[in-house]
Amino acid sequence: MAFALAPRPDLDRLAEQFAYDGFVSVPDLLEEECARRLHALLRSRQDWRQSIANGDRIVEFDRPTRAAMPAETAAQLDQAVYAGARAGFQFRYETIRVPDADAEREASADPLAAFARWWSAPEQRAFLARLTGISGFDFADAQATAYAPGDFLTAHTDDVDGKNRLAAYVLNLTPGWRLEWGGLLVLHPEGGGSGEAEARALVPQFNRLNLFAVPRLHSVTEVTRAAAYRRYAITGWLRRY
Ligand SMILES: O=C(O)CCC(=O)C(=O)O
Ligand SMILES: [Fe+2]
Repeated sequence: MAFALAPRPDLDRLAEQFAYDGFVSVPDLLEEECARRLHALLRSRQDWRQSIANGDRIVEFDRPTRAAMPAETAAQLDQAVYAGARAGFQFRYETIRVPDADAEREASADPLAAFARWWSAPEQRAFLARLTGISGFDFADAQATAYAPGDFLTAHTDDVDGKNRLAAYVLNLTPGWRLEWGGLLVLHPEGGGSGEAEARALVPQFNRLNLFAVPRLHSVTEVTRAAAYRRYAITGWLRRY
């Protein structure tokens, strides 16, 4: 699969916004055909793993495991997921991971690994550096994510010891997303608590890149039962080795 950025006459304005706000939302990131092929790829994949926080750890279920799960067990798991979200940190979504090391990406037959290589290549790094004013990163890590109805991610800052994350990116890949379907990337107010009255919500529009400096408190709101499709994205961080 070949990848290409769409022309970017608005680059200066977008860079100004990032400099001012610490985040920017970039419409039509890739050439249309390229974004469509990535979307088709994500829809066709069967190797998604549902990922759920369990205290300090993560539990994961592949699709066959979930399909074989007795209804009562699945209902208990749902209860535990929402109980965890009531006051603490919790998430549930599906993921396909991509290796960090370039040699492993190159050896992989997965087009997502090819995307991560392309996204981390010098031309794209130069584009991201211009957009963000952040130039000290060495590569972009990557995973595909899929949020189905009921999936969400509660507030967190993306700042994890040892990961050297400078900025977070989310390339949204579901065509025709309605704001009412949820799955909004919410940037929480600085200083943070739930007592704040205003927040910034970014709609996961097709082929739109959301990018923000780490650390920043943010969350993904629950995808509602009205959503006609999963909320697909490729997401990760611009990192130093
Ligand atoms: O999917 C998004 O919009 C954000 C995801 C996110 O915050 C994360 O995976 O850490
Ligand atoms: Fe995050």
